[in-house]
Amino acid sequence: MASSKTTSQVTATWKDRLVKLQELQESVINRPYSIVQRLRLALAYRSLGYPDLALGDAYKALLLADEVADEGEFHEQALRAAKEDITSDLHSQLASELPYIVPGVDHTTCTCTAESTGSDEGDEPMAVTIARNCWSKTAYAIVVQSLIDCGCLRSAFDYITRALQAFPSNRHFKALRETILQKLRSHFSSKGDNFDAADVEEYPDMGLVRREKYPWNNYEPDRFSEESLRIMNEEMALVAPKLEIKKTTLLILSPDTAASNKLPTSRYVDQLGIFAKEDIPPGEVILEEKSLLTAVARLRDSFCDACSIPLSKVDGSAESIIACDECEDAYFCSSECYELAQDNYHPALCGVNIDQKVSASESSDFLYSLLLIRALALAEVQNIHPLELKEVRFIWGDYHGLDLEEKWKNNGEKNTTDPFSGVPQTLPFSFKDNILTPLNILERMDINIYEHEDRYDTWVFNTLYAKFRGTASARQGLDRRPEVSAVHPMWCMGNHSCDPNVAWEWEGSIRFWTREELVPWEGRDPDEKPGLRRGEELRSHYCDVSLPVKERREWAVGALGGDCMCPRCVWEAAQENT
Ligand SMILES: C[S@@+](CC[C@H](N)C(=O)[O-])C[C@H]1O[C@@H](n2cnc3c(N)ncnc32)[C@H](O)[C@@H]1O
Repeated sequence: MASSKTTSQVTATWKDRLVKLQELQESVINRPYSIVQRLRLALAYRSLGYPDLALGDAYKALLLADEVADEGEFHEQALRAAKEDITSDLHSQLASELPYIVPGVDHTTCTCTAESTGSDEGDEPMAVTIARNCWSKTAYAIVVQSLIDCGCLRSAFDYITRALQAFPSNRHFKALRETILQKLRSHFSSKGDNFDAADVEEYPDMGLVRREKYPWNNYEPDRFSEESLRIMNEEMALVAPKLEIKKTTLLILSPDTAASNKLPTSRYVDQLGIFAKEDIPPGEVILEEKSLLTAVARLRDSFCDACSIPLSKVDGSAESIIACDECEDAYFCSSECYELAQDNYHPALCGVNIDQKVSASESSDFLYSLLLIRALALAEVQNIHPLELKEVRFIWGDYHGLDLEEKWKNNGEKNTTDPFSGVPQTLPFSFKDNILTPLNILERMDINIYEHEDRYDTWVFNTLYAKFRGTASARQGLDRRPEVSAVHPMWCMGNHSCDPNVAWEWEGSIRFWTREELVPWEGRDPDEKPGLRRGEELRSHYCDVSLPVKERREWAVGALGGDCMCPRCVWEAAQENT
């Protein structure tokens, strides 16, 4: 069996690899229980610089290998697919692809020269043996390597411990364990802490992965097309009749833009913004939007499950509040919210237990997870793809926007060992949030995680997170821990300025009104008046505009992708430097 890379594997172009990847994606959709095809798909993801996506399929392959070996819910389907795999040449194809992508793991040490015995009864024990001894070893190798690559060291440590329990003398697994321990040691020593005294719970488990419109993502619309703008503006007219969404040009911000405090001349990007269709006087409410894409992290019975308004603020409180009579676990502020929930998402989550115990440091990531779960439920009840939801479809994902064919570096070639193939990583990723939790919840929602790959795959979860991280608003509880979050698809089209011309409030619905008075700052044009003129862009605000410039920039940097360069920030920062 070949244990060194073949020339064609190393030199395959980005396009060749993408074609192969898409064939394998298709094949997995058609044969969802085939462990071999999932492992091959995981390898194809790795070969294009997506260890995070490889992890999702290798993890499912690991689950399926257990299904073949033990009597689980999907034992029969997994066993049938395993028998088909050993009677085809797929198993040997996997064997030839493996050493190139995951060095150190090959099939030469396995008893897995898979050849059909010619009888169904004879093939069955062989399929079980191969699933247990070979495929699960391969799956562990890809899972652990990908966890290391994605910076999920706590999970990598957990899975290498399991791998060594199953394959105690495997030299590659022993070497991987050493790599993980070394990384952990340097992580703790860089913070001046002692690794040996650290608890496993303190091991880092969150990293960054590529944030992009995946080349196979056919759900992302051209947001600037006439058709897209027409659909968005039909929605906008329902919540804000005097406003419209239009293309605008924005500075590309980065965390170092503020260092010179000069506006860069060439770094602009087309985006969307909200504009006035007519003159609007100061003090007028101009947008009122309610969203079902909401999340409540704690004290769920204190908030409306649908719009997330605190139930204590509902008029006539106790009488208006309705509980779901099936699960008695979801409360609604009104019959309108109750019906919207039942029609759009609640049946998928009714009675599904979602663990609410998270540490303070995890609470904002947990809110994003809850938004993801709500999006999955909305998609399931409405029977559409999650990326087609009206709350999600057009919103900004803050993708890197690079030409992949140009940017991608072959990670098989000398001196290019970056698992992400040289493409920048800006999307926070954890095994728990991006893979385990969504798959667990889907299973509790009675959704078959193997057969619904087209809707519920890791790349879909990553895309949803990319969109939520750029647009969701969150509110803190009294202890300053994030408590409630929501994505309002129209409101989130508003761009930021520290000199906003609108104010907003979020209590169930989100409301924008034109400011009665503009924020006072000395450098402003004295002729500028509050209110909006026809054609003028609405300037929202993502941070507390009463703070000094340095703190405003710190607050808004996450939402803006860089330091704010609005005229007020530039002027005030210049004053501070003189
Ligand atoms: C919530 S979205 C706003 C709508 C977005 N422009 C769109 O096309 O959908 C936030 C993103 O808009 C961009 N943005 C908002 N305000 C900006 C500003 N003042 N300067 C530059 N970029 C801004 C940033 O890229 C940010 O990540």
